[in-house]
Amino acid sequence: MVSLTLEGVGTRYGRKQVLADVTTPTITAGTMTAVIGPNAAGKSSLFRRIAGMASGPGEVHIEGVPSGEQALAYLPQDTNATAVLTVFESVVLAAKQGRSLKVSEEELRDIDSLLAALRITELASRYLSELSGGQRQLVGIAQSLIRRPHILLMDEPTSALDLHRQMEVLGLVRSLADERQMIVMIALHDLNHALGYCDHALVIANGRMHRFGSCNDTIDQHLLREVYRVDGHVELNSLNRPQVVLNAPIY
Ligand SMILES: Nc1ncnc2c1ncn2[C@@H]1O[C@H](COP(=O)(O)OP(=O)(O)OP(=O)(O)O)[C@@H](O)[C@H]1O
Repeated sequence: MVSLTLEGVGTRYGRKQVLADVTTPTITAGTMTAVIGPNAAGKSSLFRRIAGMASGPGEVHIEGVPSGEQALAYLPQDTNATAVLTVFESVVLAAKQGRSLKVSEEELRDIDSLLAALRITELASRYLSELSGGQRQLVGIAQSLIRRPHILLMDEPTSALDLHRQMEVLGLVRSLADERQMIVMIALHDLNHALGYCDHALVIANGRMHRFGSCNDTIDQHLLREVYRVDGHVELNSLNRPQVVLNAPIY
């Protein structure tokens, strides 16, 4: 089983340290962890550090990945697609990732079914440069999922999507996490998405880890007040699911 453990992890840009002291229990296969916290707290910096794209103190322990398989994929917040490629070509390239460019029938079928699951089949032959922001975000999600990583880092993957698409994509990622036993770490601003789809919450505030725990234990009125500076609470809605209700910002 694949696992991910962070031990005193921080991120540095040049000599400037923007994140410190992120320590988690062992995060196990098939779980989704919401990485939450205010703007500029350090969520993307944590992802960049885990993905090996930034340096910093501490240790990122990844265990149990069979050799030859993709350990990790990182879907950044801004996927500025400027390459002269169609949607389908860009997903093929993501799937191959520098390996032989021979594409098997099975790989083509995988790509077709992923595009269908994301409901972007009709975009397959369109150029990336012709897509809307939300459509580009869906293609980025396809590119990260087609690699079948054991650990997927998704930085605000639904920020450009409409409500229907947000639910559809988060539901798909949740079911793939379960089916493929993939570890998903997902930065989210909508705490109801964290409560609805994730197991754990890793709270980052002011460049440090504030808390790690189950979403239900972690997302409460104290978090809203102390970390987000908003007055609000969590209640069970008419569907018997926990839901954040916001009242007003605190100054
Ligand atoms: N390349 C960089 N060089 C220097 N500082 C950076 C760099 N990237 C980010 N920072 C700084 O690091 C801090 C954390 O930024 P980060 O992008 O990790 O925050 P975030 O929690 O993802 O924010 P948001 O919710 O707004 O996306 C910020 O103060 C930011 O200005």
